[in-house]
Amino acid sequence: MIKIAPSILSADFANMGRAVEQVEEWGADYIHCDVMDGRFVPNITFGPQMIRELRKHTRLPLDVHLMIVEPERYIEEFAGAGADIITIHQEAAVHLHRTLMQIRDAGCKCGVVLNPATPVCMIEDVLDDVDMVLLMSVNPGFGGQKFIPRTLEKARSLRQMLAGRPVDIEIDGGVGEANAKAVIDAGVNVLVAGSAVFGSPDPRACIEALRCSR
Ligand SMILES: O=C(CO)[C@@H](O)[C@H](O)COP(=O)(O)O
Ligand SMILES: [Fe+2]
Repeated sequence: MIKIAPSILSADFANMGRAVEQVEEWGADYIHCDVMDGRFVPNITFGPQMIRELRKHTRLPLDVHLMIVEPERYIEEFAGAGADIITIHQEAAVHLHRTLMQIRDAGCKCGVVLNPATPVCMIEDVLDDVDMVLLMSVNPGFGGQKFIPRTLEKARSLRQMLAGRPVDIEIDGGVGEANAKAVIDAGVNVLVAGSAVFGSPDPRACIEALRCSR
């Protein structure tokens, strides 16, 4: 099953409640929420309060991508605010396994994220302990960047490393109708798309096209 997770980084920040209602109406599977702290990445977005408010506007799973330093300090707050999936960067988590378990203990699905320059071998020892691996196909911090093709090889290697484990591979950055087939063929099953969906004249058709790109 291919899942589509529109990133609200490309939505109207002054109308976020309406934005997530629309994403649900358009037939998406998850709402991808990009949390940035101005330290791990050179941009600042929003925190747990936004997740709490969005929770009131949608029943779709909230897929919370934490681009923050010391993510262990905020896990319970995001879980309590209504996050369903919390992903943390390998590069930001000093005690990666502990923080993944902290996410599960807080009642959420857990995932680990890799920057474009981080090889998949860095997470070999936590593959039994995650629900999802998120491969960044751009350097994190901003929407609307160009897809880094090397990510496709990373996805193929990761799918092999997973050896049948029921772990989702999500990809994030520069994904659109032009590369969705290649991404899915490489073993990815959750596609994040921000500018492609929100910039489309027909977001519903865009989501369906992404899902059926196989
Ligand atoms: O995490 C990030 C950026 O750091 C993403 O989730 C972007 O929001 C994706 O945007 P597009 O590349 O699809 O426009
Ligand atoms: Fe993201």
